Amino acid sequence: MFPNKKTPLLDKIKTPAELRQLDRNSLRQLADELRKETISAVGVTGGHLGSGLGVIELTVALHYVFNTPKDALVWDVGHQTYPHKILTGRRDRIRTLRQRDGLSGFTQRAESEYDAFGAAHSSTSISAALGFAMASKLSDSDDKAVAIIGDGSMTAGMAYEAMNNAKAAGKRLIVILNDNEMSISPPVGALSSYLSRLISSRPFMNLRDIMRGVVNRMPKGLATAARKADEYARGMATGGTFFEELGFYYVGPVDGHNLDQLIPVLENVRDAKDGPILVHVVTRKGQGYAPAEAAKDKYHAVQRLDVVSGKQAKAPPGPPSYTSVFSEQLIKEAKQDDKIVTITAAMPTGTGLDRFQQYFPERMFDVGIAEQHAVTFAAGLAAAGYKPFCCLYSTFLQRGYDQLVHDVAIQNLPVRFAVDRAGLVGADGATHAGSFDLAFMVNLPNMVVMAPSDERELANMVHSMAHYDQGPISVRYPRGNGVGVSLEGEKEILPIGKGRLIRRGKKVAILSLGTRLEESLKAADRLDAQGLSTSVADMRFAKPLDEALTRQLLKSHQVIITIEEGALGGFATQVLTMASDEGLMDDGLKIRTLRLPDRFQPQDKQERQYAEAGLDADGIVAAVTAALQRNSKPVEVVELTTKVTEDMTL
Ligand SMILES: Cc1ncc(C[n+]2csc(CCOP(=O)(O)OP(=O)(O)O)c2C)c(N)n1
Ligand SMILES: CC(=O)[C@@H](O)[C@H](O)COP(=O)(O)O
Ligand SMILES: [Mg+2]
Repeated sequence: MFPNKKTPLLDKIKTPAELRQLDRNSLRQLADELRKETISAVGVTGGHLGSGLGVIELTVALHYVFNTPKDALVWDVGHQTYPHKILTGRRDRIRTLRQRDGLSGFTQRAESEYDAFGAAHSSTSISAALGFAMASKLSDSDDKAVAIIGDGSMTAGMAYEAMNNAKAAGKRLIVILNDNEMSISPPVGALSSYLSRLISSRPFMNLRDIMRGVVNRMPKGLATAARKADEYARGMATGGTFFEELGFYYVGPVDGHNLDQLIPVLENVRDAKDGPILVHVVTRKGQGYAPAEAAKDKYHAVQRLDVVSGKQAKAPPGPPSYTSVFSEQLIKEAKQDDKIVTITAAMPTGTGLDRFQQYFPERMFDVGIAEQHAVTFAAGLAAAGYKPFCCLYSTFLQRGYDQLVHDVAIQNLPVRFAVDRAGLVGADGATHAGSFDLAFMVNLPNMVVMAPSDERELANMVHSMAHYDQGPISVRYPRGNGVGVSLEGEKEILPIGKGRLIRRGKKVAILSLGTRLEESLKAADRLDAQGLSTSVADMRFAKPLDEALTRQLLKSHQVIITIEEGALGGFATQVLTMASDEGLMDDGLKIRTLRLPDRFQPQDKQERQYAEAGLDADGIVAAVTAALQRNSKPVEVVELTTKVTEDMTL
C-alpha cells in the first residue's frame, strides 16, 4: 500500500503560507499525502498514531483557514500533532520523533513557532488558548486563539474551569472539540453519552447552515434567541445547549474528514463577529489506515510498524512488566477480599486495570481523565470502609496532589496508591517523567511510601498494602520490565518501615531505594575490586525510613551513598534529615546523594536517561571515588567575607 510512497505535493509545500495558496482539490491531495507520510514515519519510529490519523483533514483545514502562526493553534495533549509538525517545517525530522536529540512526541514551544503552547498532560488547551485570546484582546489585535481538544480531554475538570471563564474572550477564542468517541480506551461518563446524542440526533451541518454564515449574520441577541428556540424545538438533548450555557456558540456537528464542510465552517467561525465559539468536529481515530481502524485501541500508541501489514515490532521475550505484576497480584488479593476496589483515570490498559476489570467489572472504576476526582473518590470509598487502590501514573498523580493532602492524608484514610511510571520513562520525555512523587509523598504526615527493587518485591508490597489499613500507603514502580526473579510461592506481608541488608561491607554503604538496586550491586562489585569493602541495603521504604538500619550503616561506614529514581527532596532528604538530627555527620562522615538532576530531561532511552543522571554503576563509583579523594581534614573555620548589606535593618 505504501512501499512506493509518493508525496509530490507534500514535497513541494514547505510552510502553511504556501499551503494557503492551494485550491480545494490540491488540499484534498495534500491531506492524502500527509496521511501516507504520517503512517510511514510512525512505521519507523513508533509512537502515537491513531489520534494523528484522525485529524489529518482538520490539521490541513486549520492551517488553511487560520493565519498560523499569528493565529495560535493550541493542541490538547499534543499526541495528535505529528501531521501538524510535518506541515510546519519539521517533515525532514519527523523520523527522529521521540528519540534522543529528536522531535518531541508532543508540542513544544522551543521546537517551532507553530507550537504556540507545550502540551502532553491533557485538558490544558482551552486555558492556554484563553490566555492567548485575552492577550490579543488586551493588545487590540485580531489574532485568534484556537484550542483543539479531544472528547477524552474534555472529561477533565480543567476544561470547564477554562470554559467558565471564556466569555470575556469573545470572538478571539475558538474551541475545536475533536470528537472521535475515543479516549485511549472507549470514553466514559455522562459527557461522552451527551456528545454521542449530539452527533446521532442531528445530521452534519448542511450547506444551508454553512452558507447562512451560522453565527455571524444575525445580531447577537437574535442569534442566541433564535438558536435557543431552534435547539429547544429540536429537543433539549440535540442542541449544543450544554456548551451554550457555558457561554459558547455551539456549531456542529461537522464532518471532520470532509474539507468541503470543514473549510467553510472554519472560515465562518474565523470571521464571526461574536464568540467564543465551539465547533463540534466528528472524526474517527485511526482514519484511513485499515490496521488502525480495525484495532480496539485504534493504534493509540504503537511500536515500530510494518506499514503494509500493520504488524507491530514485538519486544523480545523477557521478565514481566511491573504493571502486569502489579495487576496480577491485585487480582489475587481481590479474590480473597471483596472490599478491594480499583480506580483509574482513563488509563485502564496503561495501569493493567483492564485485566482486573475482566475478573471484577463492578469493582473497577474508570473515572475519565479526572485525577483530582479519582483521588477524592477513592478517599470516599475508604471512608465508607472499602479498600480502594487508586492507580495513577506518577506524572498524572501530580494533578491530584491537593486531594492527596486534604482528602486523604489529613483524614488519615486508608487509600492505597499504585504509582506507575515512577522515575524516568524514556520516549515520552520530561512531561511524563515520574520524578516528583517521592518528594511530594515523603513530606506528608501519615503517608507510607514504598519502592520495590524488583518484581517480587512489588508483589510483596501489593500483598502488604491489601492488609494495611492504618492510613494511606503508596507503592511506586517504573515503566518497563522486572529483572527476572521468581514470582512463585507465598508473598510476604512486609514489616512497615523495615529495609533489608543485601550485602555486608566495611567502608562504603549504598542505601538504594527502588530498582536502582541492580546498579548498586554492580557498583559494589567494582568498588570491592578496588579494595573498598561495600555494603548494599535495599531500603524498601522512603517513609517511614528504617532508622535503625540507617543509623547502623551511617555509624559503621566512612562513605554513604543514597540512590533513588526521584528528584531532590525524596528519600535522600529522609536520610540527611535523620543524620543531621542525630549529629551523625558531625565527625566527618561523607554522604553523597544520587538523585535526578535539577533539570527536565528530554526524551531518550530510559537507561541512557539514567546514565545521564548519574544513577547507574558508573555514577555510583564516580561519587564514591570523588568523596574519597576529598581529604577530610577537620573543618577549619574560615573568615566570613560576605559584606552585611548596608540597608539591612536588624
Ligand atoms: C492529565 C492526563 N491524564 C492522562 C493522560 C493520558 N492520555 C493521553 S491521551 C489520552 C486520551 C485523550 O483522549 P482524547 O482527548 O479524546 O484524544 P484522542 O486520543 O481521542 O485523539 C489520555 C488519557 C494525559 N495525557 N494527561
Ligand atoms: C499521550 C499519553 O499521555 C499516553 O498515551 C502516554 O504516552 C502513555 O504512556 P505509556 O506508553 O507509558 O503507557
Ligand atoms: Mg478522543
